[in-house]
Amino acid sequence: MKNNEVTVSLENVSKIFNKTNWVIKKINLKINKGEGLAIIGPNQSGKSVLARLIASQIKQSGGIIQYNFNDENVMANIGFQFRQTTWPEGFTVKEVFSLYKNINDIQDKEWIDDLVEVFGIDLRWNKTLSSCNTSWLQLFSIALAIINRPRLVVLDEVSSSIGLDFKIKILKFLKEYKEKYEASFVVISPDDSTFELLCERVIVLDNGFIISDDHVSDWQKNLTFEKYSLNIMDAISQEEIKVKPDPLFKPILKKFEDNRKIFKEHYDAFLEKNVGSEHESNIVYIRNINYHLNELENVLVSLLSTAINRKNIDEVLLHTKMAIKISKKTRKRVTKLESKVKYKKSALLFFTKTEKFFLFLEEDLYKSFKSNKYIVYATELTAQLSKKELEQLSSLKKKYIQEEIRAMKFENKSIKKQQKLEKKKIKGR
Ligand SMILES: Nc1ncnc2c1ncn2[C@@H]1O[C@H](COP(=O)(O)OP(=O)(O)OP(=O)(O)O)[C@@H](O)[C@H]1O
Repeated sequence: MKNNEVTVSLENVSKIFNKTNWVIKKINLKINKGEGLAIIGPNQSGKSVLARLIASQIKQSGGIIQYNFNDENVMANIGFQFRQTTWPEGFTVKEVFSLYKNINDIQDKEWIDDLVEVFGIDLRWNKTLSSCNTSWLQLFSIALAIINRPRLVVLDEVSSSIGLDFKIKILKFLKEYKEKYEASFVVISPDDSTFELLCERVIVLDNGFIISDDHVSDWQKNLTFEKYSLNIMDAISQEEIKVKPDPLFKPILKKFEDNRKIFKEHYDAFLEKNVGSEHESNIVYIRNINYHLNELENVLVSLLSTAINRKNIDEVLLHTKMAIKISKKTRKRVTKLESKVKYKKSALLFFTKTEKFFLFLEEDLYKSFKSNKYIVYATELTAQLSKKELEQLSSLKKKYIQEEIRAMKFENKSIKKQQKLEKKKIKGR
C-alpha cells in the first residue's frame, strides 16, 4: 500500500557551487512516509549532492525544502550515512558508538543491543576505527545514522564488498526498521539486493536533472532493477534519453496554453462569423497565423517530452516570429480597409481580443527562447558546435547562472519574509 503522507518535499531546488557549477537544477521531488527511493545516474550527475540536500547536510542555493516531522527538531529526524573514510586517530569503535549513544541520549537497551549485534559492532568493540576495514566502516556509519531512530534515512553507500550473509542480515534489519517506523529511505546507487529490500521507487539523475521517476509497481513483471539500470544508463550514454518536463519550461508552456485557448475561441468565432469568405486574402493571413500557432504548440508540447536542442529552439523562434509578423501586417491592412468591407469589424475585434496573447509571444516567449535561457539545459554534445560556438555557449551559461543566482537570492529573501509573516500571524492568534 502506498502511503501518501509526505516526509520531505523539494520545490524548485538548485545547488550551485562556487557561483559557476550548477550541480542540481530546479528539482521538484516528494518522498513519502515509508517510501524507499533509489537515486541512480552517471558519475558526477549530482547524486551525492542531492542526497546531502535531502538530508539537510548542505544548504540549497535556491528553492524550498520542507520536512514533515512530528517534532520541530529536523536534524534529530534525519539519519545521514557519512561517507567517512578517515576517522580521528586513536578512537575505538566503543568510544565513538558510546559518544553517539550519549549525545542522542538513547536509553532503549534492546535497540542498542540489536544494533551492536546486527552490525557486528561487538566483534570490533575495542578496535581503533582506523584499523577497521573500509567496507565495515561504511556499515558502522549506517548504524550511527539510525541510532536515533530517524524518520528519514539517507544512505550514500551500502558496501558491496562484504559477505553476502552479513549484508543480507543488515538489509533485512533495515527493512524491518523501515516498516516498523514507516521511515523513508533514500539510497544512492544501490546494488540489486539493497534495492530489492529497501526501495520501491527509482529516480534517475543526469546532469543535475531528474530525467526519470519510476515506481516498481508500474514496472512490467520481468523487469529487474539491474535491467532497468542497464537500459537507462545505456540510453543516457547514447543520448537517446527523453528529458522529463523541465520546471523552468513548464510555466511558460502553461501560460502559452492558457492564452492559446482564448485565442482559439476568438479565432473560431471570427471564422464562424465569416463563413464563405475564407479565401479573402486577409482571412487567409489570419488562418496562416493560426497555422504557425499550431506548429508552435506542437514543438512546445514535444519539448515537454524530449531533450531541448538547437533545432527545437529554432522552430519555436521561427513560428513565434511568423505568427507575430503576420498578425501585425494583417492588422494594419485590415485597419486600412473601407468600412463597407464585411469582415472588417469582426477582424478588428479579433485583433483587439488577441492583443494580449501576441504581447506575451513577443515579450515573454520569444525573448526567453531568443536569450538562450533554455539552451542551458541542452548538453553541448547534443549539438555539433564549433570551438567558437562552444566558447560562446559556455560564457552564456556562466552569465545565465549568474542571473539565476541573483534570482534565487531574491526568491530566498521573499521566502524568508513570507515565513516571518506567517510566524507573526501564528503568534498573534
Ligand atoms: N563541496 C563541493 N564543492 C564544489 N563542488 C562540489 C562539491 N560537492 C560536489 N561538487 C560537484 O558536484 C558535482 C556532482 O557531484 P556528486 O558527488 O553529487 O556526483 P555523483 O553523481 O554522486 O557522482 P559519483 O557517482 O561519481 O559519486 C561534481 O561536479 C562535483 O565537483
